[in-house]
Amino acid sequence: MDTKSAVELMESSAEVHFSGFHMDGFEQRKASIEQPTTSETDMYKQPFVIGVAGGAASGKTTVCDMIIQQLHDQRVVLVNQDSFYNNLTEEELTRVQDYNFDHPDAFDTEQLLRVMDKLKHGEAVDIPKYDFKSYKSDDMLRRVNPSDVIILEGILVFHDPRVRELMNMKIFVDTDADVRLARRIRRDTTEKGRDIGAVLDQYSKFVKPAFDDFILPTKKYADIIIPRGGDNHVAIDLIVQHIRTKLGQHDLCKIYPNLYVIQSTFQIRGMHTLIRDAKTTKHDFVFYSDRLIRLVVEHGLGHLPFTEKQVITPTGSVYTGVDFCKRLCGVSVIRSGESMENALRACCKGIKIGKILIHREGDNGQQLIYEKLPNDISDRHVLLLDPILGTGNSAVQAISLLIKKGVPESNIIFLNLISAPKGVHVVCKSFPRIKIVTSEIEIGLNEDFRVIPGMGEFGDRYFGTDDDDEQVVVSSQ
Ligand SMILES: Nc1ncnc2c1ncn2[C@@H]1O[C@H](COP(=O)(O)OP(=O)(O)O)[C@@H](O)[C@H]1O
Ligand SMILES: Nc1ccn([C@@H]2O[C@H](COP(=O)(O)O)[C@@H](O)[C@H]2O)c(=O)n1
Ligand SMILES: [Mg+2]
Repeated sequence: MDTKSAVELMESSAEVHFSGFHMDGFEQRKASIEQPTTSETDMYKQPFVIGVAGGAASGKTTVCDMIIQQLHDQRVVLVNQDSFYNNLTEEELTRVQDYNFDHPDAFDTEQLLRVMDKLKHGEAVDIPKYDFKSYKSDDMLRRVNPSDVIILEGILVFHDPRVRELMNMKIFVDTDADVRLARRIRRDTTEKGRDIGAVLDQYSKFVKPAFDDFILPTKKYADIIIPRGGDNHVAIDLIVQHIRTKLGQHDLCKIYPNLYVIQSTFQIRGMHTLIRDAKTTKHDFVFYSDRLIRLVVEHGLGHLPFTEKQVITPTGSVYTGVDFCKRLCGVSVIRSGESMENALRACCKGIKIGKILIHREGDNGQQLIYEKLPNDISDRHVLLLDPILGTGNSAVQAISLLIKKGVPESNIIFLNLISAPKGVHVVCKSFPRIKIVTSEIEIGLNEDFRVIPGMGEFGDRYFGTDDDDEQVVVSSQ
């Protein structure tokens, strides 16, 4: 009988086969290039652009004002599509009741694009002020400074694909037609000094048909649809929370181009909400942690180098693709890092996974007490697994060991679920060439050096060692 030990068996698998592949890495890296490209680093310098569309008087401006109010500590600017209404000619002015202000052609979209392009590239712009009474831009211009968040609001901001392309988040304010009409009548008669008959004529002749033909069809582009506009405080709170997360990420990613935060979606936020909830059962905690870990692992694999590979398809055609990096291994930081091993194994068939145990003595002094790593680890790219990056002390200890074993710094990808800014600073400053892939950046650490908001002791929650109630029943035949 073969007398190979478990460790030898672990070592014996020579090659790694992937069952998953992340396109981000493919798009960003055309070859085995280790340094970030300019476009990657530039990406994080761009402001976060939010588009807010919806019918006239649906509550767009109200929603924007509420978002801006809640983000009072951030640099946010509002750009109104109204500012880009074309001025009316003398002839059009004489028959203003026949002019369609709700048609896409009523706006100077080219100018809007020029303005947005400048703002996105950090330049201040002067925006015309539109006067609804005179139907003209007045001579006063509004200076808009470059900011971290730009909100672009208007009935037709989702109509032109080039304008949509600029947006990182699209919100559609969905309010019933009768409510919109009632508000419009009140607004146009009191604020614009218009006659109620003229308001109703304009509504039936232009506003309603344009809503059906041009505005409503753009609802499908929205990432978020807000029913009841400004009355929907829950939706606005969620949006603000999402923007804050993005801004936190932006800042750290600007400083450290090797920090990759996977793109936040409401699915990802939903999973985070569940695993952070202290009331979540162990079963659900494991289920949603596993889903998130899988995403982080897939994203991490996208940062490995690859080579071009051509294959012949069953139709006899040539498909030019890529070949996976084969010199690869995982290293989990015991105990919570072990929760990430299954996801790595599911993506990379037969991958070798080493282990490091770092004993925590107090919160500052870290002591390494066990390691078992592949013998040829210095020739491999290493995926270091630990779900939480807190103070950075354990991570520094683990990375230092890998480097001592001969692993080049740039061959290490540290995968975790959540990262505290302190840990990111410590790791990225100590090892500027390693990559960190995470799913969310935390607010910080509390006085006990625990990550907040965090999710508690990950290992205890994942492996059920904090669960006093559970009884294991061993049945006898
Ligand atoms: N939730 C609300 N309840 C009552 N009135 C509202 C509400 N939201 C907006 N309004 C009023 O309706 C009018 C249109 O709202 P506004 O936010 O300017 O819409 P939009 O920018 O979509 O045209 C304004 O006079 C505003 O004060
Ligand atoms: N001179 C103008 C220009 C536009 N309108 C109407 O304004 C509506 C868009 O503004 P919101 O704040 O409601 O988005 C649109 O329905 C136009 O009909 C106008 O009446 N007069
Ligand atoms: Mg408005």
